[in-house]
Amino acid sequence: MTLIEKVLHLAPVIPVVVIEDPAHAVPLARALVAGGLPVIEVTLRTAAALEAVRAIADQVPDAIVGTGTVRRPADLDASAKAGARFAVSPGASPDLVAAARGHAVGWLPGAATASEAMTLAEQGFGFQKFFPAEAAGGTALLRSLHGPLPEIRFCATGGIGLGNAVDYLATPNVACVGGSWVTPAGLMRAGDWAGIERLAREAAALRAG
Ligand SMILES: O=C(O)C(=O)C[C@H](O)[C@H](O)COP(=O)(O)O
Repeated sequence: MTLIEKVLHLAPVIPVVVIEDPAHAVPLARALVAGGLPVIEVTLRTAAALEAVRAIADQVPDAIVGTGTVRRPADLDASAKAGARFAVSPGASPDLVAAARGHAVGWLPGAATASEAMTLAEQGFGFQKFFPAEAAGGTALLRSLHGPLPEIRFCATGGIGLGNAVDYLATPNVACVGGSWVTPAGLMRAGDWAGIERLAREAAALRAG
């Protein structure tokens, strides 16, 4: 089993987090792990992101931390250097595909169409992020892809929340879903880690439901 395959099956939900204050990283990761969501994607959208990844990798051993919004090969290198185990992209590009082969971090490329999914699978990336899930066609599109491309597995992300996550998780080619709903900006700013732990627990229980 590849690292990406393992990561995608550890929990039903991968929280996609935006960290503005590096001091938030460790308490946030502890809350997510305590709530049952050990896989955490820190988006490279803020100046604090890589420092946050480093802090989580060093101080929260039960978390499996990765980066998100990975757009260029240098992001993969920076992710590995910060201690990320995996890296997630909204799409894919020839440069990223070349750089990701044999890279220290596992790469989860994004796809939203049959052609994108087939091209990535041909290049050896059979686990993909289906993004932007709701805007691209949601579970109906995923079910349509499952017919001709049954071996490709997705982490669906984009527009998913507590209300529709179960529908995605019940779709045969969905390994897990990702989303920002578990770590809302308001709770992050307030440092409400207990509130985030509650949201994580609710999300972690989804597969059963
Ligand atoms: O940053 C990336 O790498 C992305 O591709 C986008 C994120 O995964 C989505 O922005 C999360 O989607 P929401 O849960 O709808 O907020």
